[in-house]
Amino acid sequence: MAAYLNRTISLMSGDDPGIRGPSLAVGDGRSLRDSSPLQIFVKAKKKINDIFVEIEDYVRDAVAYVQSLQQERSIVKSDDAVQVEGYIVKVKGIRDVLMRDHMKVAFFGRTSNGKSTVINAMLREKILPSGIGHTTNCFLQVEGSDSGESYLVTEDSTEKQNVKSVGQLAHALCKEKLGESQLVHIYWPKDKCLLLRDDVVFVDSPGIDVSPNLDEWIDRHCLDADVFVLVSNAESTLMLTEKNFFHKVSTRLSKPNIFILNNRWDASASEPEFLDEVRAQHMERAVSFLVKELKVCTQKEANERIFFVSAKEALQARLLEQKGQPAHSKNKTPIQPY
Ligand SMILES: Nc1nc2c(ncn2[C@@H]2O[C@H](COP(=O)(O)OP(=O)(O)OP(=O)(O)O)[C@@H](O)[C@H]2O)c(=O)[nH]1
Repeated sequence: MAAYLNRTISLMSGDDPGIRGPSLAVGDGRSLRDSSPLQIFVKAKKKINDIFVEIEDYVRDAVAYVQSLQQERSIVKSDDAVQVEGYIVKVKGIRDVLMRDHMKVAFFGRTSNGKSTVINAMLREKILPSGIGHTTNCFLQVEGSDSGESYLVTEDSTEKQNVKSVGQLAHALCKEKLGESQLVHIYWPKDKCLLLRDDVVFVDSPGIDVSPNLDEWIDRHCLDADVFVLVSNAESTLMLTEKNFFHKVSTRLSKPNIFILNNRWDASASEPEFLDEVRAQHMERAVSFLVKELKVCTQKEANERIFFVSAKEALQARLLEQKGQPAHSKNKTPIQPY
């Protein structure tokens, strides 16, 4: 099962160990980085931004024209002129979001569902604090560092701190911990993870069941997220707290991109007689949540956005790989995602 789960996280992350390494090139001489689907996203975003630069110019021209009509000939009412002026701010707001050349992927879910472990598995290293109980106490944003340095920076200081201090700053059990809405930026060498090289930025969050400040979280950390990952616990089922959080998000954002990871799927190995039924139940509920409740995607899209993983097994396998040890037995037969 570890083999399959490791592979699933690789496929989701585009971080297949088989294609790692800076020197690899695709057939026509382009580098893998250029051919990555994530780079297509970055380029598409740049193009859309160029279009909005033009739109901003047109809006400014239109505003100047409307103002002249209002002042010189009183054809336009002042309320209408103010409304047209407001479009400058709106277009600027969209441009500010599009200016970012990275893809922000935010992970949410209940405490201990495995959010930090999922991100660690994608990073191939245990960077974010994880463990039983309520662990992550603030928002942690992991992004690639071009210089190859690894360090972290808190919101109220420019001082570069050792990444290891995240264990004190962000752990709910530590005295020095930061406030739960605060953000820590962790910079990690791009050459250690393909996703970071492709300008993906991961955001880990405290459990959505431990904070009363969900509205503040959404305002501060969600409005500019490109992708949301709901990390749910496959040992139970989707909970109302998780659903309510995403209902809130989708009232603020139009059709957010939501993926669902049914984590802890390794637990199903101990009850193989119900494996297919449980998977079908999770699948049906998750699809219904995305398609019928949130109305954020079609049934076909939903089927492609729901995964069954074991972040713990994937992380362990990758840590073994780093040490040059075999991650799993070659005899194991991979199973289908759902
Ligand atoms: N069996 C199993 N345990 C897991 C899996 N993923 C995470 N865990 C364990 O679950 C515990 C909680 O994992 P975390 O990654 O800290 O969970 P979290 O959602 O980030 O928790 P908070 O930071 O408290 O919100 C840890 O002991 C992990 O080792 C998994 O796929 N299978």
